[in-house]
Amino acid sequence: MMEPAMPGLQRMPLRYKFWAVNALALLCVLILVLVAMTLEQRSVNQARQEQARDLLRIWHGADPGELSGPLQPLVIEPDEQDPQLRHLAQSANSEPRWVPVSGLVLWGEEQLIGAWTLYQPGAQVLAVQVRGKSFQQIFIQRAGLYALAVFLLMLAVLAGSQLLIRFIEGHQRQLRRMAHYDGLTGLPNRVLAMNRLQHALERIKRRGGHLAVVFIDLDRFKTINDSYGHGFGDAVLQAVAERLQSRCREEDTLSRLGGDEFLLILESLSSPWQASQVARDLLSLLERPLLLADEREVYVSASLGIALFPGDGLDATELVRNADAAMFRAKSRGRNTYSHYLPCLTEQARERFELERALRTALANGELSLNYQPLVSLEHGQGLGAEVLLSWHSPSHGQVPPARFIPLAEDSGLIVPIGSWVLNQACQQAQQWRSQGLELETLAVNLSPVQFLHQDIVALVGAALESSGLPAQHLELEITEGALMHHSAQAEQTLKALKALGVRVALDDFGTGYSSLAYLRRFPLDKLKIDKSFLAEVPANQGDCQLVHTIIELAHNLGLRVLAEGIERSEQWHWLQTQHCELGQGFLFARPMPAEAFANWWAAQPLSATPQPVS
Ligand SMILES: Nc1nc2c(ncn2[C@@H]2O[C@@H]3COP(=O)(O)O[C@H]4[C@@H](O)[C@H](n5cnc6c(=O)[nH]c(N)nc65)O[C@@H]4COP(=O)(O)O[C@H]3[C@H]2O)c(=O)[nH]1
Repeated sequence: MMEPAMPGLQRMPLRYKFWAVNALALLCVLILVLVAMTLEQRSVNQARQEQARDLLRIWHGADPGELSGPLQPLVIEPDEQDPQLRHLAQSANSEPRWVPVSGLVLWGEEQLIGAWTLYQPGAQVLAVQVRGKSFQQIFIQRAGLYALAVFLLMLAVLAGSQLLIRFIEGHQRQLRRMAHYDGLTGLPNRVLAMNRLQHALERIKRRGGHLAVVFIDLDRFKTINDSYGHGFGDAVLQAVAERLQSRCREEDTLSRLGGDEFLLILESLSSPWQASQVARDLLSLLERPLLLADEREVYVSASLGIALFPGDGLDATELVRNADAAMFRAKSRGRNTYSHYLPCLTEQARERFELERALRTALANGELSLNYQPLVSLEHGQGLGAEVLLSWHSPSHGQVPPARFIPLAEDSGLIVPIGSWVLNQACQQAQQWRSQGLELETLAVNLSPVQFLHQDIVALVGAALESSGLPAQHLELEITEGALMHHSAQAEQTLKALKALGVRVALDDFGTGYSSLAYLRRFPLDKLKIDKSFLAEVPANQGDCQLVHTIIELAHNLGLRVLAEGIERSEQWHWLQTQHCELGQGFLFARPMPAEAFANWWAAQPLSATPQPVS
């Protein structure tokens, strides 16, 4: 970094700088006046000398030749013999002054500048005295003008320095603001928030009471940013800040820590449970759509983490860190909820951070691969297609299950590039198999709600089909209820556009979410996948049997095909056959496997199979 040129000057308070600048300006003005006076004095004196020479030239009728340099007076003694000279001398008295000679009188501006003459036979003027103007004379003559000039110059300097000071002070205020407030939302930034939290903690330590730190993180915000651009993301953040602020009391501090992270400091809580109430209020505030300046409506949700004082941390840094860990717990519990800090979360937060860091480079490092799990006809156990399942083998974390890394990828926005890669890779693979005679009826690819809602999924699917050459009717997209839940109108449009491409759509994990019948009726779906948790105790558990039976019947009534997930035992398969469930998937038939193994499995399957459990 460059050293400041004059560190002493930079540290000087502004008012001293002001006086220093003005004193310097005054000095400059004085020097300017002095220089002007000297120059004027010189030029006036020079003009006098010139006049005198001209005079001599006239009197002599010729060039006075030898007269060079400043002209000197010739002193006439009072006892001069010549009557005229004596008269001149007498007129002058003892005081030397200008005396007119033969009617020749020279006048300066206000003062007589005539000549001493030496009257000699022939009455010739021999010498002329030309006195220069003194400094004082010049000053007296021009005092008014100089005073006006000094006044005007000083006025200009004063006005200038005032303007400069205002500009600098404005700049300093802006810098102070920038150092403490977030430019986008106008909320206090991390520095000011930490500062206020420290002071609040000191107050609480002195007076007692409770304080809560609420860490707020928008769900899947990065995807909004990546999909719609940063301008849109900024507008969403501003609208969120405004919405959250509307719930805050004067003594609370809502701040933006950066990105999509906000921190709310709740002081003077009557009880620690009040923080949970505030968290619930904030979540319900965000349920209503945000109206952006351009009239667009956006839906967002947030995950909130709460850390309390006393109890969850000793100082500001620890409290914020623990509230952050609690927020991640809320995320892992399905987002759009809040969670309190638990001591075990600190370690989990560290692990999650490490995992996310590793995931960032996983795609580029070739650590991701695809497995294919057969989808079979339950009528005779014949393979009809495959579900594509992502697999991550990390050098540092080993085999990481999708249930662990997919939510991380969704939160960090990494699901967008990863999901695109999966789709393209899977379509290429399916088309390659088709060209080798391995004709899958269905290739099912999972779509994250993040991709479904925020990425231009229609264009992505279209491009993947086109570049691979896979006929659209062989591609099935698996979406979960979560994708349809919040933004139904948008989801309906996307689904219709996908269907127009010719692909099929399956509703995954049915029964684990809202299981809304309205979705089944409203959206153009082709298939329903019953979650494996419902099959686990079938056929032993009557209640589960009843439930699965109802789902199958309902789906059939709505014209949907049904696939049962997680079939591990023959009795499950046989029971499902009695229910006329046409499709299945599970370890009983085959586990997910790499492409090559899948091709072998497909080639080896008998035309009609009675499956054996696989190891
Ligand atoms: N216990 C048991 N499990 C069985 C059986 N048969 C299949 N499974 C497992 O059930 C999951 C089926 O996938 P899913 O419900 O779509 O659930 C998937 C899906 O939601 C998600 N996922 C996997 N790959 C992708 C992907 O490429 N994109 C997205 N967005 N999500 C993916 O991760 C979830 C878990 O994937 P996996 O761990 O591979 O787990 C797979 C599969 O290995 C069985 O008989 N018994």
